[in-house]
Amino acid sequence: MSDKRTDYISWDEYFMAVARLAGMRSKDPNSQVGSCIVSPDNKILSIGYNGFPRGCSDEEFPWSREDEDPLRTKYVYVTHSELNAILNYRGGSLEGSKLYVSLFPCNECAKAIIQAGIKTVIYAENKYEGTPAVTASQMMFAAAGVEVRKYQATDRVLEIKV
Ligand SMILES: Nc1ccn([C@H]2C[C@H](O)[C@@H](COP(=O)(O)O)O2)c(=O)n1
Ligand SMILES: [Zn+2]
Repeated sequence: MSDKRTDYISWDEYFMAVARLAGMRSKDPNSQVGSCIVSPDNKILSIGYNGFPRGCSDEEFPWSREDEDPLRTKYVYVTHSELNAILNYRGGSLEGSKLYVSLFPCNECAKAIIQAGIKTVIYAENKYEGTPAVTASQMMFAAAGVEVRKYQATDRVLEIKV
């Protein structure tokens, strides 16, 4: 009889946990988002989280959500986790890959996801559902044949001593 462990984490739990772990690197005080891009045969290809571009200091650029001057908000500067994961990839093609992301992609990331050839998006939350950015993403994913599914959270709590 095999002594194999049976309580090991599933692929979905593994990749969403990696995406969430990446999100913990984000300096955004409001939303920490993480992404993990995976090959069809379940190899991690790239990881990303939301943050300012290289050379744009986390200390100097603003993290505010609102200001009368848009240049004093984070929105015009921050690179989203999905785009960072796509841009961080140093291999050949992402064609046919899967994206695990902790927050539903916006319309700008949806364009990049589609153009990169990512075929499946697995998201954990959709707190901005109903906004034009999310609705546009849903329309583009449907038109481009990108499969989108919500991650089915389990009761498992992962604890990692670091
Ligand atoms: N799918 C997404 C959506 C948003 N982000 C980033 C962009 C911002 O840093 C933050 C959203 O900020 P909020 O409006 O919630 O204060 O999350 C992303 O990386 N991926
Ligand atoms: Zn985005």
